[in-house]
Amino acid sequence: MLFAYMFVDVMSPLQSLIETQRGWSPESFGYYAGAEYIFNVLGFLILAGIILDKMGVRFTGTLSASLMVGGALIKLYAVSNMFEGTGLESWLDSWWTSMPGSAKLAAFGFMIFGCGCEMAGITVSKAIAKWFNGKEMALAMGLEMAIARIGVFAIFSISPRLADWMGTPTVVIPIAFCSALLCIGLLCFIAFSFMDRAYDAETGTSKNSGAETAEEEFKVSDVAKIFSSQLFWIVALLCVLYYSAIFPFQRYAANMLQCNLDLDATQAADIFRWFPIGAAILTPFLGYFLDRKGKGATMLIFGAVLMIVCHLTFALVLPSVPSTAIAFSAIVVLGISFSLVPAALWPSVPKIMEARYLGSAYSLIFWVQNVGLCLFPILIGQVLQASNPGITDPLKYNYTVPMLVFASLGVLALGFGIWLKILDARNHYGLELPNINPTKEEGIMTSEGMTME
Ligand SMILES: C[C@H](NC(=O)[C@@H](N)CCCCN)C(=O)O
Repeated sequence: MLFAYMFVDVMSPLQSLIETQRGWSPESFGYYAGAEYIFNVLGFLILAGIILDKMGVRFTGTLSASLMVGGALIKLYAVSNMFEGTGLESWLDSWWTSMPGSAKLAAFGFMIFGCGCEMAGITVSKAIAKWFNGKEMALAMGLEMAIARIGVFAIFSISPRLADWMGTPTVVIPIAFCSALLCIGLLCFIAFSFMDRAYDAETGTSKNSGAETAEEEFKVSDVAKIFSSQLFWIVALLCVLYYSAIFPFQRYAANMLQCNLDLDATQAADIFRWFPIGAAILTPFLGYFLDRKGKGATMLIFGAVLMIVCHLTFALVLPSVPSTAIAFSAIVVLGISFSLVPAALWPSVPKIMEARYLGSAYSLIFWVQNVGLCLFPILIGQVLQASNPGITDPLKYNYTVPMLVFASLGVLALGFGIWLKILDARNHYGLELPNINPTKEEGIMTSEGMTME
């Protein structure tokens, strides 16, 4: 997941460079960024859940890592000089002419990569659930997310520097570097598969390399049941609204800082990289806190409030007071928000969804979330373009309107967080309770939705 998250954001600090070098407009960049989720939204993620339940962690993990490598190589080819002047480029340039051929092919590669990345996300969750069954699940999930966030921190630091490495700036070197890392990631997963097989032999798990039991298997009838649950929709909508104001923002953040503070790509990325590193440091501690003290619903509300404050600062304060200190503080606070919500959200799902269809519930929440992650970068690209008529210099955009859109998503997410807390107080789902029973240290609410005695 470390290398996957690095690849996701390898282009984020290079928006202005790809615009200058390959003629990608903000709108094209938005379409490219949203492409990661298109196949997932069209149903691949639901299929991925079925494959995971039927074929197990080892097969699905290897397949997902291979998809990521394949998609990365297509994207690498699309931005490389080898693609320039080919028949494929001429053909791709000949239709939907506002989107360059290189952006179309890169977006296609990113679609394939996105299938692998999200499939890997649910596979890793299931693998953690299996390996940490009856142990500190929220802490383990927090650590996994922290490692992924370190990847984002690393790539925001490395990408602009790699781009400048050869003297003439190019996006090819950072993408080639991350593609090589994904190949190493595939080898790591293959190595994990051997460990997982040995673990099964040791623990006597028979089938599909997982703790899959008949009652955990994906059933089509469960989809209807999950979709008709009010709680599912509250959690899924909170998730999609919150994450749509985080991951799509991540794509534009470096350029937003460049435009407001008159920085180069490296300086902007150097400020922004503290957002994921703050989240990486705090998330495991919050997972530990949640395991022992609870307060999950309160953490969701508090996280949404912090996000609104930060996005409003970027929208309204930074353009009139272009201060690096203000930008840096808002970035750090956003990192705190991005620890609170994921640390509380994912371990809360087992408390409100039946254990029988928990795996499907996770995959369907990811699916709803992916709709937002797919549409919002496109919408933000369009809003940025529409709110900056006649601006051709990628360092002169005014980001007020796009940042207000992100802040509004936070307000809606806050509404769902409050609603969830009210329902929890009324119906006692246990969202505010610790996962570990204080009288029995070993009694942990697992992501399989059961309390292990
Ligand atoms: C665990 C969670 N991951 C997700 O929500 C993914 N569905 C989206 C990942 C986006 C990068 N491709 C998280 O990272 O908090």
